[in-house]
Amino acid sequence: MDILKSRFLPLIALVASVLFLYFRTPTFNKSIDGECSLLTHDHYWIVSKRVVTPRGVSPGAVEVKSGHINTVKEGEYHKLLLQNEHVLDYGGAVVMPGLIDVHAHLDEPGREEWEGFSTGTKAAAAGGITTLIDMPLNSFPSTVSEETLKLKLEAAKKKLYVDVGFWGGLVPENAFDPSALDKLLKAGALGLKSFMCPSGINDFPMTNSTHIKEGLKVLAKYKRPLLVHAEVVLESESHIALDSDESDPRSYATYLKTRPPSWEEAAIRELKDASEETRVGGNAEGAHVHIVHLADSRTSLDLIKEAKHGGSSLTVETCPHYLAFSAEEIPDGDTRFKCAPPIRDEANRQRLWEALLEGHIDMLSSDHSPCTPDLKLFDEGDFLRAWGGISSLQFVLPITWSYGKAYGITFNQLASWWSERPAKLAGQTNKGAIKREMDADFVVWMPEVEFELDENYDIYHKHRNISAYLGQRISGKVLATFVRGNLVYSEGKHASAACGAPILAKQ
Ligand SMILES: NC(=O)N[C@H]1NC(=O)NC1=O
Ligand SMILES: [Zn+2]
Ligand SMILES: [Zn+2]
Repeated sequence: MDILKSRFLPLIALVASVLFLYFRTPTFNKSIDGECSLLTHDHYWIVSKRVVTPRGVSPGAVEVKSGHINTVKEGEYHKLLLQNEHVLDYGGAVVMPGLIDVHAHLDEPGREEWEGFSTGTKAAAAGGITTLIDMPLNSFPSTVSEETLKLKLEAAKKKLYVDVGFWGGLVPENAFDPSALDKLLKAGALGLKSFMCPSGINDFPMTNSTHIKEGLKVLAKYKRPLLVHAEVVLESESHIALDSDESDPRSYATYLKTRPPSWEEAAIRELKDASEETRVGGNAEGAHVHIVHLADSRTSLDLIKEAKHGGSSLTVETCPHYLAFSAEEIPDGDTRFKCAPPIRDEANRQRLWEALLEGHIDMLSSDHSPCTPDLKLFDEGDFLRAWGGISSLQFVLPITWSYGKAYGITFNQLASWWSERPAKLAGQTNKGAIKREMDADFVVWMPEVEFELDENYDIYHKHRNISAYLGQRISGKVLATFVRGNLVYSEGKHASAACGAPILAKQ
């Protein structure tokens, strides 16, 4: 018996290790072929003349195996490829890391008539976004506790066409309750978000500096960021604006006056101080504060530069609508353009581009914040009462490209603003670049192809007529989107099942 055992031992070990390797290999794609992916295999090569890696843009071949990037080969890829392997040859199209949108409102559960996990993530997939991080407000209830995060996860089940993470909310109710915040963060919220002015949603009340400082203490322990809507209501200034002669609510100039840049400036000053106060003990950088949708490119931006220069852990995003539009051109009564902070003048728009190119603005996000068409009050065109929020999720890549071309932007800059830095903010170390061992998340697109966002264009947002981009002629057509190796969108078609994953922060 002992002899038998020793003789067969190597064979038994071999069989055991083959079985172990087989079952250890993720079977995600294999078991659900044809549903999660428009491909039928999970080991293949993507080749193109323009592959965007951290080293630059070059012809290349990317080997995808079981949802990950296995190899990246640069150079004349046709010579590198072996015969009989699955090859997706995208010719001259650009292969870039999938976009990561750190700021989207998907509004489910509770306001699925505004948007939803299914419609929102279908639009994301069609736009080359492979991960998005959902905001804690506009859904009902807001994501402000472990329980409400669980409701989000429940509502998202089987509806995600791309990967989706969640920000939790910092509100007065939980700000002084570190154990509640602990639970929310332990349950997987990637960070917290708060408002320094009314949010437009009653169940998501604003926070003051004291709340923010309390939140930052807890977040610092987890090394996760606080995202802040940085506008503080300076009562005196809003009254001056509304009492003035120019108070036609259909005029964008009226709205602009009600939310001056000084509101952003005051908020950013408070945030700078709050983040500096957290730089104590061994925590030289302090808690991470991320300013969402910066619109003012003057004093607010100078304050941000100052804080960064002083070593604060501060990052900032702006959105395509601040880079594409200027206040002067917004037609009277066209409330599709209403957002907060408001879109400012043309000189401001140009300075935002410069700040982005110079690295003072770190990244871009959509702030896709849709509503039902009735809330846009199209009949009245009242900028003061209409819902503030721009609907843009599906278009952010072509919009950034179309308006950025004039500034000479590169594909690597796009990848850094839309993938690399957002991945870092959201703590997703396995996403954001085309590199070995990263998740196989890609967008394949043709920058040169022009198209019009007209009535024939397939828009997957829940409501098409509220988007400020309708009617624009833009360039940059998304051909295909891959999420962890699954081809989830290809030339007008989505995979038949929604196999995106919820992303929860790791402990
Ligand atoms: N509640 C909400 O989504 N508000 C957003 N809309 C917008 O334009 N800015 C915001 O913060
Ligand atoms: Zn906001
Ligand atoms: Zn928002």
